[in-house]
Amino acid sequence: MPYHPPESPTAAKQAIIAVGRAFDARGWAPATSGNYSVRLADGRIAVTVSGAHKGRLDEDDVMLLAADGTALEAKRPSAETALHLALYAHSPAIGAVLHSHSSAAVGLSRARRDADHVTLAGHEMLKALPGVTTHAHAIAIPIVANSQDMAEIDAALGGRIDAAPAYLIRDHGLYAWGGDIAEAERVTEAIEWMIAAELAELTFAGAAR
Ligand SMILES: CSC[C@@H](O)[C@@H](O)C(=O)COP(=O)(O)O
Ligand SMILES: [Zn+2]
Repeated sequence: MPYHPPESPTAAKQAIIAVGRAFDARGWAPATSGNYSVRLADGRIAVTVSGAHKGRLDEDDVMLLAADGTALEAKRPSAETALHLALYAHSPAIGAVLHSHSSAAVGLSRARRDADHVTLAGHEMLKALPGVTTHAHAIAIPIVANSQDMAEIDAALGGRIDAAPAYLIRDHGLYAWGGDIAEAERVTEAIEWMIAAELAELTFAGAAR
């Protein structure tokens, strides 16, 4: 994974604001859903505050945390900050974490109600993922049950975050990451696209029955 930390807190906040606009334009941040973070070179983390509309963020809507999650600004961080921190703690190579709320991700997780993962195989789009060089490849995206308790979600993942650069929370949305925010955005775009394609295939197969 490329690790290009932002040069300053301001650069991190601006990059997050731009991602929020892009995700909102794609329908991946309806209402106040989604949250985004970036790790700075000194280990601090810039994360969206809780409850802001992610398509209309300004710098006040992104705050700094210490590496251990302690708030460095008098604001309320995302309610899902613990999921971001767990990913950063898991790997020093992770530099950005993005959480999208597409209807396709939620729809596929509900259609696969009893599965603990969804396999993405054979898609040309897999080559957008770090280290993948051919469509003849498969990744298993973990699916975990939703909870308002972030520790429960993390426990359900059970360390399965090396299986793919993303996981699904059923009925909720997608978490994806990368070495920097550009890579995390590319991973999100690629996986959201493959999820939409899988859902279209399921829908078509169902209609054809
Ligand atoms: C419709 S709000 C969705 C939230 O409950 C949550 O899942 C979310 O993604 C945003 O929470 P936030 O605390 O703003 O980071
Ligand atoms: Zn969410």
